Amino acid sequence: MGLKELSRVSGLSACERKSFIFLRKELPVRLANIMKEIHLLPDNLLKMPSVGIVNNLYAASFEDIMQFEKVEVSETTLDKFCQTLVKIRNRHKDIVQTMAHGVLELKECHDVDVQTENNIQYFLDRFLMSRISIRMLINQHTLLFGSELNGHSRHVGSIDPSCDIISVVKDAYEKARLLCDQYYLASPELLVEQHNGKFEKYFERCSEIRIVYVPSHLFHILFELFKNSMRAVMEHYNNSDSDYPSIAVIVSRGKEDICVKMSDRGGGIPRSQMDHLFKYMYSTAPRPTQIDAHTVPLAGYGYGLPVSRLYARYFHGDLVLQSCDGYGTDAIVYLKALSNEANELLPIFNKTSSKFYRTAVSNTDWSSQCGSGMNTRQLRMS
Ligand SMILES: O=S(=O)(c1ccc(O)cc1O)N1Cc2ccccc2C1
Repeated sequence: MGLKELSRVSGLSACERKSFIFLRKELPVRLANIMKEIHLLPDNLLKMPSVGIVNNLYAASFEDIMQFEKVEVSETTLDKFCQTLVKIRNRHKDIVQTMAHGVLELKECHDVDVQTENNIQYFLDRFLMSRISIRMLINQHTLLFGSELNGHSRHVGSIDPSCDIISVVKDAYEKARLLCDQYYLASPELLVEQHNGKFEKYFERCSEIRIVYVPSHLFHILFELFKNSMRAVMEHYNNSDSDYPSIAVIVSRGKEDICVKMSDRGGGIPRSQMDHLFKYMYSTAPRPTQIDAHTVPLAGYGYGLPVSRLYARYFHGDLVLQSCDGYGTDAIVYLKALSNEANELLPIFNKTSSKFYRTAVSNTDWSSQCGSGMNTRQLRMS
């Protein structure tokens, strides 16, 4: 599906029956695809208790939906279907933490080789993207036809047909600033600019940049980025009396892309560390046993950046980080400017994906950084 179809009032969103017919087939397909992929995981991970729990949750949800496979469509069926979707959504609400716990269990009882780490990275990107897509379809149906309200009359389910990017930027900033003020007793200011591309000269006052998008997805991404930037700035300028450099956000619209660039002067990180920021294995640090006054509120399980990138990629956008070590970091969120290009990006379970789990990594044919002995860099050979 794409944002254009999902947000069109005349499409699926206008007819509960059509949506039911589509979902009772599509949801089992998406659940089954990822269950097949779970069974391709390295045995060490597959045997972890938490991974077993996740697998059973998916199997239960698959069974729940399959009960509607051949039933006649009636008011009662449609009501029961909505209730089942809500039950499934609640059943899966802690799946990310459960999977992260499975990775932790693996790290605690096995050495993890490069191939296993690559397989986990590949799997979690696909597993979590699949989960985003399933929750999107469930939310659309329950918001449009269930007893839930989305609180915004002109929204189509979770989609805002005219999402004002800058208002989401300001909302995410204020929420992150609250956490920052609580912990650091201060926070960086926000500078926001917008550039409407060639349209600028046609409008006296630069009109807001608006797109068809899911505000909660954009909020999730920007909230994560603001937390990172605020933590970086406050820790880089940790002497309490200095005024902190503002976080600058530029929103621009081009022919194809809407860009939201967030720039901080938090000291940045070395290029060698940059890749780790999106790695699930690297970010799975034991969660503090208890959240207390000394727990940094801006740090989570560490899946914040990889999951935010999945949200950006879900409708064919992206999230890219560029850091200048010693100075600061730019985070750029790319969104599709045209809703007919904002189609779901979904993992496909096929020979290619199965082969990925079986293909051994091989030595690279480039010199390594240390410049001697066995090359430490590994590339996956087809
Ligand atoms: O790696 S970063 O450059 C960085 C990463 C992502 C981002 O969105 C913003 C950032 O600024 N940065 C995160 C962080 C946290 C504590 C102390 C120092 C730093 C430096």
